[in-house]
Amino acid sequence: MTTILKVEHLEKVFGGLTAVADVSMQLKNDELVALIGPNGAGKTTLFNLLTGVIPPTAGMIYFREKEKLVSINNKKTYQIADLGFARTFQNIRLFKNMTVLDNVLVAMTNQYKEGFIKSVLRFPSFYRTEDEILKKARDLLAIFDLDKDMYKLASNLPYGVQRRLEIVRGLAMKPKILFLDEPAAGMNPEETADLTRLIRQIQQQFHITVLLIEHDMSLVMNLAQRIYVLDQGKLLAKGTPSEIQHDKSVIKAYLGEEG
Ligand SMILES: Nc1ncnc2c1ncn2[C@@H]1O[C@H](COP(=O)(O)OP(=O)(O)OP(=O)(O)O)[C@@H](O)[C@H]1O
Repeated sequence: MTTILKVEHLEKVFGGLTAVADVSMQLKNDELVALIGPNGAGKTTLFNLLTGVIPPTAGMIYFREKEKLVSINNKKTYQIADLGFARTFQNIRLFKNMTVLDNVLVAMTNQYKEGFIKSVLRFPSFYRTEDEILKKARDLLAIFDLDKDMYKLASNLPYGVQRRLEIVRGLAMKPKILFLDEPAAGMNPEETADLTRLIRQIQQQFHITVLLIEHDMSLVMNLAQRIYVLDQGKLLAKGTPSEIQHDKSVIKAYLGEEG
């Protein structure tokens, strides 16, 4: 499998605090990988580094563009998004006063910049594109069982449904790599099981690489093909779910005692 994202000796220092220390990792095409670790381990900071929200103090981040891995260290978030990165956030960041459908349409407009200009100039072909956009948005919403809520305001959806909408919005950007920051946070076991099934389905259907931060271990162990474990900013372990479940250093970091 081809490497899509490569991280070498990544470090982030905030003032005197090292939030991410010497982290190296690689993600392959179509992989579903989890990033776990105790509170404050540096997971969200690592996501912010990988998606260009904050610059690293040291280290390199490479992303595959055609045949080559190229550095994305100095790219801006919108340039990184254009390369095929999409993410969700720990705190939901929907446009709460827009409808479900409009939230998805806004995320899709990036791919249709030309369409937007044509819409201003009213070229006939715009209308074809507009239909096409609407159909794609509806199809995506249907996968997540959200088509019936299409015209509701995002703010009127239950919490678990808002989280699903966030993922749809990420997918609407047609990403090559999708970062999910605690997708199951605040969900009940039934919603979590549904979400697990959905994430697996979209990853296979859309052929994207998924990196997810999650505290819900049943989701992680059921879903991830590989797991990276962070502790105090450092990579503590990496491996398959069963390797990680039996790793003494991981058990110790989580339970605070020898396993
Ligand atoms: N902007 C910032 N300025 C200063 N310190 C920060 C900043 N962002 C994060 N930190 C610190 O970096 C460390 C790692 O935080 P981070 O949020 O990345 O951990 P996390 O693994 O995502 O935790 P959680 O599971 O609780 O979300 C923490 O000690 C945190 O206080």
